[in-house]
Amino acid sequence: NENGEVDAAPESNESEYLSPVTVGGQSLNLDFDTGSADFWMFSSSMPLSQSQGHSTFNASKSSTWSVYKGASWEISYGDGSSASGTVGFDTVDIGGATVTSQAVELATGVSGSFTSDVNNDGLVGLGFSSINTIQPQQQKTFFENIMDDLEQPVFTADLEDNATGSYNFGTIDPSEYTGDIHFTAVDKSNGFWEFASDTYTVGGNKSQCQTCSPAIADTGTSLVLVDDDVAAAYYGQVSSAVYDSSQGGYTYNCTESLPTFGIAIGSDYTATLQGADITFAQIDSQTCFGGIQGNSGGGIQIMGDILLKQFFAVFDGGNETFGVAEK
Ligand SMILES: Cc1cc(CN)n(C)n1
Repeated sequence: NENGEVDAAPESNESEYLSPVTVGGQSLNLDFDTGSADFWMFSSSMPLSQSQGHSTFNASKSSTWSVYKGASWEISYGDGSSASGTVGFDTVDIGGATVTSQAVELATGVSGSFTSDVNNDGLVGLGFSSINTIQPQQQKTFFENIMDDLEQPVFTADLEDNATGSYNFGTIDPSEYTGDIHFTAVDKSNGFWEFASDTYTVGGNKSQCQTCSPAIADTGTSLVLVDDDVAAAYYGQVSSAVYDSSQGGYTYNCTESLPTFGIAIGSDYTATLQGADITFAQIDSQTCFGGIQGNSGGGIQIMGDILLKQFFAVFDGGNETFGVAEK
């Protein structure tokens, strides 16, 4: 089998997790993103003004590289960042799991936030290829390419709080979690690991949703973005909380103890966050920015790293399910 395991190292501000990937013999640190389906890297054919400080992939130095003639890609993400470029195929090795002809996208241009995030050399999309942006023909993700060669058609994410976690392809390591894994069915029709989430709790009190947007498990998003009525209900229980449009979200006094927040993972399990695990950033001597924010009516609820790092997450491509376990 082709199983593989790599570290997932948190960026300084825990805004993302980076993992080492070898492409055509060249190693880069990439952000594994279950919320998109493009595998792209900073490349030597970018203006230096955009790639300064990054590791870049140099296709001319890879003996296994082949160009996908005439192909291109262009992607924009929920945070307003974007990238675009050209396409080829190469051997990709993630912790020993190897795909010999993975569609690899080379950036010729990226938006400012990618340039300034010097630790991030690109993304490994682990969503479904129906949202891959390569033209004229969409290409499969690394996981879709390797799934049938794995011991089990799964990958797991053990993201940690202020510590290095891991991604594992092909096995569910019992040492990485406790108790049961609570699975729910995934609807992949929008290209995401998407599932129903119709109830939530604040301070242990359960409420039925009003908007009830489906949720996605998104390792590439830092925050938990819930329907606006849910965010308002949560921060309504935080006495110093205000919606600060200059910060783009709810802020509160860092000394305030926050209530727990729970979100349904399908119909049988509520993933509960402790109040102490909900703050995303301190923005001045007294003010904190919440890790739970509204989705501005976006129509999906995004379960990002603030939640995922408190659990062991299983992405099952065989059963098309998503599961979480405590750890
Ligand atoms: C670069 C990037 C990836 C994601 C999540 N899919 N976001 C919000 N930004």
